[in-house]
Amino acid sequence: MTVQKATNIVWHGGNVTKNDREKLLNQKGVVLWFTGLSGSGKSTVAREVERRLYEAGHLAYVLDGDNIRFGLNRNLGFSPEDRKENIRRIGEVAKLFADAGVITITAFISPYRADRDNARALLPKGEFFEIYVKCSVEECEKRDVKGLYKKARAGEIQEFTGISAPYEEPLTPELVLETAKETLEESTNKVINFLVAQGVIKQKGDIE
Ligand SMILES: Nc1ncnc2c1ncn2[C@@H]1O[C@H](COP(=O)(O)OS(=O)(=O)O)[C@@H](OP(=O)(O)O)[C@H]1O
Ligand SMILES: Nc1ncnc2c1ncn2[C@@H]1O[C@H](COP(=O)(O)OP(=O)(O)O)[C@@H](O)[C@H]1O
Repeated sequence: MTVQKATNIVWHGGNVTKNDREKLLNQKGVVLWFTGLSGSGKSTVAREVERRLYEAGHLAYVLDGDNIRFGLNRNLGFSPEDRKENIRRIGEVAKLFADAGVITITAFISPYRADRDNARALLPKGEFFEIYVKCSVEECEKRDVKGLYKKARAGEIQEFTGISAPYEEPLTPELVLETAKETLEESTNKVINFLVAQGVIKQKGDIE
């Protein structure tokens, strides 16, 4: 892929600041970067966190394969280069959503540490939180939500994460969800409590 550098382009800030939008929404615009194997529970927990926040009057939005790999990134596959570009674009989109004041939840395998670190580097400290959705390959394969592990074992899918492609575990994630040990409710509560502790949202009592 040829990468063209932007020249003679000037970044425009608006008249309304991120801080203004955050006041309007009564929350901080941040990125919750979920990472984990296929079937680990990224989408399930992300959707539940989004729902719980919505019920409490907060604006959250989940970025995942449904709205990214079918649209913006429809030209990308699963080679290391394509995954890198996938994550790079998602990092940039997430940054814009956070700037809009939204609690932005990304739910992608994002198997490479360097790619996740690059996404983190796009945001100021305290606005990007890596959440490791931890679940063994064995358990994910047992769940086999989409039947992809079976296909990967049969050699029908190449470069499948955890089977024939690497997954680099986060070294210092802000939060770890152990979805084989916790219920969905427990994992969701951990995220909500974390958001309160970080000052992203205010009262825990609002989020039951
Ligand atoms: N080769 C291979 N490896 C891993 N996953 C595969 C592959 N081919 C298709 N799929 C399906 O694509 C989903 C992963 O897409 P991501 O964009 O999250 O992947 S990545 O972050 O770029 O690695 C993943 O969805 P999730 O199960 O939601 O994680 C799979 O359903
Ligand atoms: N504690 C848990 N948290 C999230 N998902 C869980 C949990 N326990 C079991 N599951 C199940 O695991 C599967 C996870 O699938 P999914 O959310 O699509 O994973 P991913 O988005 O990481 O590919 C779902 O079928 C979900 O019901």
